[in-house]
Amino acid sequence: MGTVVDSGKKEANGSSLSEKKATVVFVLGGPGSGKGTQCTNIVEHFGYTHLSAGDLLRAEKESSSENGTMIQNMIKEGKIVPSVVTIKLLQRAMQANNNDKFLIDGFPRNEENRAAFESVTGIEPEFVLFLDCSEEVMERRLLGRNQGRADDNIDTIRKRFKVYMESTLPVIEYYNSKGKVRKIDAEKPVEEVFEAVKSVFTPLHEKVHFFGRILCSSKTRKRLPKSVLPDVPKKKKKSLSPLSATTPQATSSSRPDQGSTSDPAEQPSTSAPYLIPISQRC
Ligand SMILES: Nc1ncnc2c1ncn2[C@@H]1O[C@H](COP(=O)(O)OP(=O)(O)O)[C@@H](O)[C@H]1O
Ligand SMILES: Nc1ccn([C@H]2C[C@H](O)[C@@H](COP(=O)(O)OP(=O)(O)O)O2)c(=O)n1
Repeated sequence: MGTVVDSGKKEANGSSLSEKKATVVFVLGGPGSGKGTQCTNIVEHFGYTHLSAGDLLRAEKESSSENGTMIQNMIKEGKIVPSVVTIKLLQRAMQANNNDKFLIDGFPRNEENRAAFESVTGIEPEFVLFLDCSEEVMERRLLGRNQGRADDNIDTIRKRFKVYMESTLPVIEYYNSKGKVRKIDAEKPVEEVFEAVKSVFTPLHEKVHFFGRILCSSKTRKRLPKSVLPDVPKKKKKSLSPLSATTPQATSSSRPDQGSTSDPAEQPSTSAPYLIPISQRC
């Protein structure tokens, strides 16, 4: 787990990504919106492996005689490196890692990235975490980032903003039209942004003890044998789906353990469809 840069250089272990059945979340937003910062928090909290396309490209620039100069020039001009290079790095990093949950940060950056990744790996993202932030705030953050990056100067920053508006926003729009975008207000302080991020990820991963039972997410529920699941009216199932809501608020308020004053232990099983007895733990 953790940020994978070096593992991108390791030999692939031979298993294809579709065989690995990887869960992928794309993390998008403008330069300086806080993608890397939030990914670090998500890794700690939810056990994902963080793959930053920018970090992988910067590492490749240092080590590759074949593509080094090209990558360096593209990054300095704020342009997007051809997919064939970036996807190879991402694929290698995923194959060399034992985890099956990946946060892919700063990718896909344009339509070419998106279509090529899908056709090469056969993977569609679980959802897209979109960190929404104004240029004014992003510019201020980038100029104060202080990581010695060649592209964090005002000329390149302006070029990166233009590329983001022209090439990356349409990709976010594409996923939005498929109901896959989880938009977060990224202008707030880091901790507040992460609270909103958590409420997007939690329903996908939660397994919470609740009145002597385990509260499972709808994803976990799908993997359970039918015999351990109580009958659930269709209407209830839908309202609890972690991916049905487009805002974190809507997701969390639909949870059965919040906002209810009645004792759930008193309720019939059909009113708490995701409560699985501990003896049948998932
Ligand atoms: N919510 C936030 N509020 C204030 N500063 C932030 C916030 N999120 C990130 N930063 C800072 O802004 C800069 C850019 O963040 P980073 O995570 O590197 O962005 P990105 O990966 O999107 O380019 C860093 O110096 C980081 O510490
Ligand atoms: N999918 C990608 C991601 C990044 N790049 C290049 C071009 C970007 O301007 C730089 C830096 O990207 P990175 O995601 O690290 O940083 P910012 O979001 O711009 O702050 O890397 C790319 O060519 N293709």
